[in-house]
Amino acid sequence: METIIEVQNLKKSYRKRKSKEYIHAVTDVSFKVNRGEIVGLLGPNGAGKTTTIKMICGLLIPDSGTITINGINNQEKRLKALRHISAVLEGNRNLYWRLTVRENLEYFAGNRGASKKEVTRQVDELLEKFRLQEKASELVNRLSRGMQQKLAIAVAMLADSDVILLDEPTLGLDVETSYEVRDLLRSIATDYNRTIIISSHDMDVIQDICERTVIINGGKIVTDDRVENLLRLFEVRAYTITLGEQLSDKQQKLLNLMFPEAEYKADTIQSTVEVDLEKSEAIYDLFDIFKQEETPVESIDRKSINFEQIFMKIVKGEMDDARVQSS
Ligand SMILES: Nc1ncnc2c1ncn2[C@@H]1O[C@H](COP(=O)(O)OP(=O)(O)OP(=O)(O)O)[C@@H](O)[C@H]1O
Repeated sequence: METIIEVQNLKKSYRKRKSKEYIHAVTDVSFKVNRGEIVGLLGPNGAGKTTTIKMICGLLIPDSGTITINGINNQEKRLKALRHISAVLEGNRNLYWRLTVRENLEYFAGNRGASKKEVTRQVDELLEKFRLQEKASELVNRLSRGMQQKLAIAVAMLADSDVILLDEPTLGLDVETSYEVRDLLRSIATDYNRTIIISSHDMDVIQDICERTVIINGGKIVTDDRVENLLRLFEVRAYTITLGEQLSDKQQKLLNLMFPEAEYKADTIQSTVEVDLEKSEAIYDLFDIFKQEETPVESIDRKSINFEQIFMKIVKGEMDDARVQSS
């Protein structure tokens, strides 16, 4: 796999206003991103995400550490390195508000020295891909937030850069447009082999489109792993088992002995056992208790965990516990 971005030991502090004290926004951040990957850069408020993104796209100079983009050090050859990056940050700063959708696209396509014919071809292709044809003659400041966001991403595509950095790409978008933007981002990575780095608080979007997440907390990386690995690592082994009868005293004692944390609730007709298993295989021991007196099992419900809950656990420092439990 080809590494397109390598960030090593980044550090950045801000001086507090009217004070000699410093805020250590980024204390030690290192990670790599491969070509064609979609990576989520996550963290709670104030974790250091924006500072990291701004250093990568050259808007801030790190106090120390290195950033290499497509093999080029962005401090030594800044302009050359930055040619490989486009950023869509909050406020859609890469658009001209008083120009129309088509004029914006033509301006950015023309910027790269393409012929008039080629500019028209590219603009038409993007208008179609981003479903903006009907709005082609509309001024940007008249567009909805979702349309502006789509146009900002289309403009970032035009720069032909290898990496697109996006800060909260789906913030404030309605559900339909959010799904449309997600599809576009997936297609940009898969069909055009571009690399995408997304910073977002929307864990649903992250779980949906990112292959990997880098989680920052307090200026440091706390996790760098594939989304599927994190989902597996934090997989919940909590079950609610509904039984067609009550358990006998003997079964209840056994349940208490073998699964002291299990909660047994009896009803006149049914009963339920709620249990959080350390190892999924333990479910067989549990079923042996029911089998002893042929207690009918009516349903087994497994609690699920979503990426948002996993993110909260990681930020609270439960990553190591999860690793120990799963090993
Ligand atoms: N220009 C600045 N001057 C002083 N402190 C700053 C500046 N920019 C950011 N900070 C501080 O640096 C720390 C990291 O901020 P940063 O914006 O990078 O976090 P973030 O992870 O992007 O947060 P959020 O999710 O809230 O956008 C915070 O404590 C923030 O208050």
